[in-house]
Amino acid sequence: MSSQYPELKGFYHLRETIGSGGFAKVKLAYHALTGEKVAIKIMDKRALGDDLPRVKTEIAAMKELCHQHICKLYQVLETETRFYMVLEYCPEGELFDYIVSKDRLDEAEARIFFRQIVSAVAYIHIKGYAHRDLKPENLLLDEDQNLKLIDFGLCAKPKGGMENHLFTCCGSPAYAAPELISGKQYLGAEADLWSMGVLLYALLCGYLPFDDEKIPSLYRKIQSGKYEVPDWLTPESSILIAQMLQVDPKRRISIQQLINHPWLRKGFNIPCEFESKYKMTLDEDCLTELAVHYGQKRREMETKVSEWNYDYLTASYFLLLEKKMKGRPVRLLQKPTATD
Ligand SMILES: O=C(Nc1ccc2c(c1)CCNCC2)c1ccc(-c2cn[nH]c2)cc1OCc1ccccc1
Repeated sequence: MSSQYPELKGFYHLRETIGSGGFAKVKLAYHALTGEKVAIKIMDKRALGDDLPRVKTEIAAMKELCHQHICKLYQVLETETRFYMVLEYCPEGELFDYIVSKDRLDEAEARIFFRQIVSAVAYIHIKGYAHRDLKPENLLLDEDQNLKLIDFGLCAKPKGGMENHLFTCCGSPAYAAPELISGKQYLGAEADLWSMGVLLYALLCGYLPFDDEKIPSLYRKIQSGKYEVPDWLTPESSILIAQMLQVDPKRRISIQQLINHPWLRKGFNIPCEFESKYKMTLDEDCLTELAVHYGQKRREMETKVSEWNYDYLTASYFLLLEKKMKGRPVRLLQKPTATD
């Protein structure tokens, strides 16, 4: 099998394919040095065609985004025919399938998920990004049922910050803001807030607020801003959804107001914390373990890791840190593992 992917041999032990979409195949793998599970997204450059810039956008964005509710990029490998992205393992699949399996979520469970979504979106907005394709299919669940935001292929980092307007109409129609589909100039952050309103509605109702198989009538429904409010929605939930599904982006709730919103604080009494749990300083134990393994001085290892080349060393550092955060021993496997 690994003869098909020679660049991975000795570094990752490939296992089954866990998903294959349009231009990407996702395979389960083990990182050889730590034994940690990862997902490897394999893209054929020829098949990508004019989607190639999308992959470059995604890689550039994910290198800058390091957050507990954003799927972590560990390593990027590029050959003349392929891109490989080594990504955080999310074995519980898509939030979309989870909602479908439960029909719809009760307010308490929806609140837990929505706080994680707000945390991730607030973080990327502060970093100057707009996701622009927020939907349940782009939210994966890890082994602890925590949400991980994926697919930054359509994200924007407007020059000179988030105040600058965007033009490209993109993302999934049912989640797209009125100003985005009207071809007008729009602010990415404001369009993301609308999509989050559609997302919250989908969590609590199990179906979409605006839906139609014909795009033009779907667009008319979105631009009308009128949607059905089922009787199981509490007044508080309906109020929050209404504040997000404001057709006029200037009247729409902002991410700052959302973080402190009473609906989100209910039962938590603390605002959504959106800071990344990842420290900016390097972890001593991980650096020492790597230095010993590679027979380098700790200072040299610290300098090397700090280059963040998103090579095998970057992956090994992050996955060692992952082990530490999960309370597993901060140890690298010395000899090739039995799973070879
Ligand atoms: O780890 C990922 N997926 C994943 C891993 C293990 C398992 C499953 C799923 C569910 C199917 N049963 C086997 C267990 C996984 C991680 C990151 C990304 C990813 C990050 N940016 N882009 C893609 C995609 C991933 O998957 C795609 C997928 C496959 C089947 C359904 C749902 C999702």
